[in-house]
Amino acid sequence: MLQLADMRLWSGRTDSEDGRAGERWHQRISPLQLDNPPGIAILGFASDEGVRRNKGRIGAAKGPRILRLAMANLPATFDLPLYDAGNVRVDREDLESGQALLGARINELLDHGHFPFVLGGGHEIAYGSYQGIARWMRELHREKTLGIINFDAHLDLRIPAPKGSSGTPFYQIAEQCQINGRPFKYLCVGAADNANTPALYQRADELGAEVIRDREINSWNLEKVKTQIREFADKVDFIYLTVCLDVLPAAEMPAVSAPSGRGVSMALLEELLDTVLDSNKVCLADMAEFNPYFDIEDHAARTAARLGFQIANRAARSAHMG
Ligand SMILES: N=CN[C@@H](CCC(=O)O)C(=O)O
Ligand SMILES: [Mn+2]
Ligand SMILES: [Mn+2]
Repeated sequence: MLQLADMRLWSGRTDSEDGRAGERWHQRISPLQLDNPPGIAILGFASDEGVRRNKGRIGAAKGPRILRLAMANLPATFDLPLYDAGNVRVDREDLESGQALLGARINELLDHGHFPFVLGGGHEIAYGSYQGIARWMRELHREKTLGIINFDAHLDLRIPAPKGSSGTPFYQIAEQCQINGRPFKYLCVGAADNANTPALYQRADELGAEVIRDREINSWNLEKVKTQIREFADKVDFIYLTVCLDVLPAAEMPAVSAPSGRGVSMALLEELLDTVLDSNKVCLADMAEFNPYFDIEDHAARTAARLGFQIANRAARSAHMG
């Protein structure tokens, strides 16, 4: 079901002596009305069902709430309006209806010129995000192509068995692309060899996916990785950016279902995210798998909030938002 924005989550420190330049997100954000001027629209996807079906550690349904609390105190550094578009909640294990509703809500946001920033929930969020983007492109950008860039330790190309989960979204998207005669353009950045079986790498190959492994991502090799990302971005018109927080090392991001033994550290991830966002082609970003039950004194929530800060700031500056 669709839940209205709970504006009580947006509270924090106020430095009124510093005027507008001292404001924070909780002072700027307002509940979204669709016909408001275009802005960044934060939308939650409260779902445990994908991770449950994928035999993981549940708790990501609380992600949207805790991430909002963590982002409330971020400095307001851009002028674009900031909105809370509420949550889509998955009820009674009916993930498919929840993903369809998420897609419909995202489609509305895109139609009205907003930049949706969607907070999971498990990575099953991606199949909902995609549905919203695909409908928007079908209706308004029929000739354009979409590229998906997924920062993730996992390929998430599992075959639904029998139903979709947090491990299947990009396979489900590939299936939809095939049904609709659209190209499947997918780049996974940060894949870990100890977290993906040969069957999954083979599927990535068969589907024409591009994969950059975590081991390739080092400070001395960053330019090469950035070039590969830019080359991928150059080939598409729009980019769907999705961040599975388990791409970070477990020490930086323990609050996920499947923490990473190696991961891509925050310092490098930030650089690569900027590379994607600087393309000015990102039409939606989401952040998946945050599970507050496994956080340690809110450290991971702060790390996720910092990523949210980066994504919102870059998106606000992009040409796409006029
Ligand atoms: N979203 C992805 N999840 C991983 C989970 C791995 C695990 O639980 O160990 C996957 O399916 O590969
Ligand atoms: Mn993952
Ligand atoms: Mn994932």
